[in-house]
Amino acid sequence: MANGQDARSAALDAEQRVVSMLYTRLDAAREQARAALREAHGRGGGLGPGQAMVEREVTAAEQARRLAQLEAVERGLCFGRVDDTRGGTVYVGRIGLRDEEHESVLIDWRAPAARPFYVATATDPGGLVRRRHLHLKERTVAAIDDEVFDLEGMADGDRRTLVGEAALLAALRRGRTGRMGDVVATIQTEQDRVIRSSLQGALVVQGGPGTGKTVAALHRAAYLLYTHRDTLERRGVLVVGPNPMFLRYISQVLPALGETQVVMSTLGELFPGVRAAAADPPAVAVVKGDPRMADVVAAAVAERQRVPRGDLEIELDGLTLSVPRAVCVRLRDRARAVRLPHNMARKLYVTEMLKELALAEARALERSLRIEDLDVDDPELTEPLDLAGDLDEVDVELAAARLWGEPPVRAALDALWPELTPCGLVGDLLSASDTLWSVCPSGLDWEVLVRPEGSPWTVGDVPLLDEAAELLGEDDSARRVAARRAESEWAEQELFAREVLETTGLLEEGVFGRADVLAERNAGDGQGLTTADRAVRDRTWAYGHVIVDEAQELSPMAWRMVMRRVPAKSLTVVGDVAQTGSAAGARDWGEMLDPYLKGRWRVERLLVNYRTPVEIMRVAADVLRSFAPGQEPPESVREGGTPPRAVRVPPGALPGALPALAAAELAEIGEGRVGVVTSDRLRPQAGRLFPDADLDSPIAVLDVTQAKGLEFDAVVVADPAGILGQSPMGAQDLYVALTRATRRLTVVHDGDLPEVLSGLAAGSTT
Ligand SMILES: Nc1ncnc2c1ncn2[C@@H]1O[C@H](COP(=O)(O)OP(=O)(O)OP(=O)(O)O)[C@@H](O)[C@H]1O
Repeated sequence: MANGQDARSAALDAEQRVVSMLYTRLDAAREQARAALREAHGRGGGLGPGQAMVEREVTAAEQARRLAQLEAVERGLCFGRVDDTRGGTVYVGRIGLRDEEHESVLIDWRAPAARPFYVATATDPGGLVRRRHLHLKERTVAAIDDEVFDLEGMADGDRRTLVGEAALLAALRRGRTGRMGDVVATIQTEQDRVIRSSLQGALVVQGGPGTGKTVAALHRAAYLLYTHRDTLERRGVLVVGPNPMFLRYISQVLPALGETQVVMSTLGELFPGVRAAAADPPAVAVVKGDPRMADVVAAAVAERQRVPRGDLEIELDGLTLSVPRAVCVRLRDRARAVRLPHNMARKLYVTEMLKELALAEARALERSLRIEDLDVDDPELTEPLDLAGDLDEVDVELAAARLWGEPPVRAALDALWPELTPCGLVGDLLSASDTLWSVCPSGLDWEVLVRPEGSPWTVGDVPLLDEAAELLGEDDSARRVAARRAESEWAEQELFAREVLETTGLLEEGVFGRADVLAERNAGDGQGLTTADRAVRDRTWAYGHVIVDEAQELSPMAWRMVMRRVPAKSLTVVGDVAQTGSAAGARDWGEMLDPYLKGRWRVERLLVNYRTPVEIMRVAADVLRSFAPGQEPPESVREGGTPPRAVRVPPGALPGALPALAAAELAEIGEGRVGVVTSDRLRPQAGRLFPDADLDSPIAVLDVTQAKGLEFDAVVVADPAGILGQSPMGAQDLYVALTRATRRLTVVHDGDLPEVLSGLAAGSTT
């Protein structure tokens, strides 16, 4: 016994020496970055003033980023060690570090050399003899946890793919903080497959609640940025989440992994300039999300390319300029036939129409100058006038330009082919029942769409705006001129950035990718914007990779919008079709993805639930089977010990009973968070009872949509009957609500408990 303890403390001491050395290296690297930053800021002339500034900015930006990365990895710098059969030892950590001799002393968790740490299993140790987890408290090694890959000695349990089970369970038992944390130290083999899957093509990560889909997807973002920094720094990575609360919940994971340049957005914010948060009622969401809405928006655009009922007649300075209707039809059809976006085709249409009007003006003038009215003797002048025929090309152009300045002409052409904005077009369409009626195909329930003019944007409107923007186009000629100018400065910038990288040694270290990336970041659009900054502002930005979380909620129209953001179709689609809450969302991945990917997507399934204990999952499983018979929930990795319970309150006593129930739960869990998840109808009243409830407060109050993807130590589900009845996807909503708990679940109801929850421990009443 004493020997065992001695050996253990000797091992702890030995690891402490290594860890202390690693922190010394980290401090040295930070100091180096700080010195380089100071130097970059202080660097002056020598080169031309412009060049000096570029050099300073490139170096300063890189060093600032390097420093931020080094600061972010303080907690748990090193968390693992592997020993292989050939006597080699590797330490795995949040970042790679080298000693003074430039020898690697810590391997970045994303590097190929770190992979055995995550994938070795008892049945397939991959050349390892041991994996060790190091638990640090600040800079001190508090504990170590070993797995020896000795086939004879290891139990051949059911979950043989789980690695570092003791370390994992310790991580899972920790109280929740209201924010998701990183799990680099305990990534599981099945998650590792997701994280390191190829950048190319589309990967669907399907898994039940709590299987680590979100956390794996975020680590994948960090891994892809590390492995393909060249491509992805330049094009950017976009993470799409279901709502702002969810984005806040996950906001700390990537910075903790040293990545701050990923763009995070909800669907409602994907269209620059619009921040939609409200959801449509289910019936409206279904119609807005229907793929036929793309044709509806196209028809609404076409409907604005009009021809007059008869000939076009414009009164100008006492003359009537007349263009035959047939000519108007021909010009409209010609402008349509070029297949340019509406606002660009308008230029062509207006130019052609102005020429017709110039001729019409000449004809009108001709008619007004009848020869017999003129008092002339010259026989030549008795020839019939042909003013229109006499105009040459230049005359016509000059006349056209003059006419464009005439308000009646402009008004007439604006009425026939107006310049349109996406917001104008969609806003008008949804408030005009006659237009909707005329542009919607039969079978699409257009009547539910009609709403008062000026209504606020909903999340379901955003894909329609994006569709409209695509069809309308914008006049980007000024931008193109600027781009050409920037291009000529580009080569110079890149060459210079390369020189800077070489002299600072950053290129050799391979930490910061290519010089062209730096040059681009430095050049930006003259405002020093990063890739992420520019991507957010530009609707047409083509990202290098897009991760969609809670992807089951996206409608077909939302997928059209997302797919436009990633022309290379390099995607990670994360979700669970059993948790779909939106009536317009996915029942099946193929149905949503095949229109774009034509079956070319791969699936990884996550089957182990790291969040919800067995006892709670048993109750949730009954709900799952009620809407998806035959489907089994993921297997819970641990038992919670506290049976979930139902609490019945007298009719009308909800939500008044919630504060006391939530407070009692908070007292039970000690450190951690309580989530009160209510039906939609109860949410406003419940919100008033907990005025300061937020993600960061001990008790948060949410409806099911807001709770999606989140988790709490204890969850109080209020009004299960209301949740079941609130939408056609009510059962899915209840399943989501029940699976938010990591330790304790209370369901509070004021009528009969829904049949589907009969597995709950017969609860107390209050
Ligand atoms: N390998 C791991 N090590 C430690 N904790 C983990 C691991 N994998 C998952 N977890 C934890 O399990 C919980 C659930 O993970 P996550 O939210 O990613 O699941 P999910 O599949 O996205 O769930 P949902 O479908 O309900 O949104 C989180 O607290 C996460 O940190």
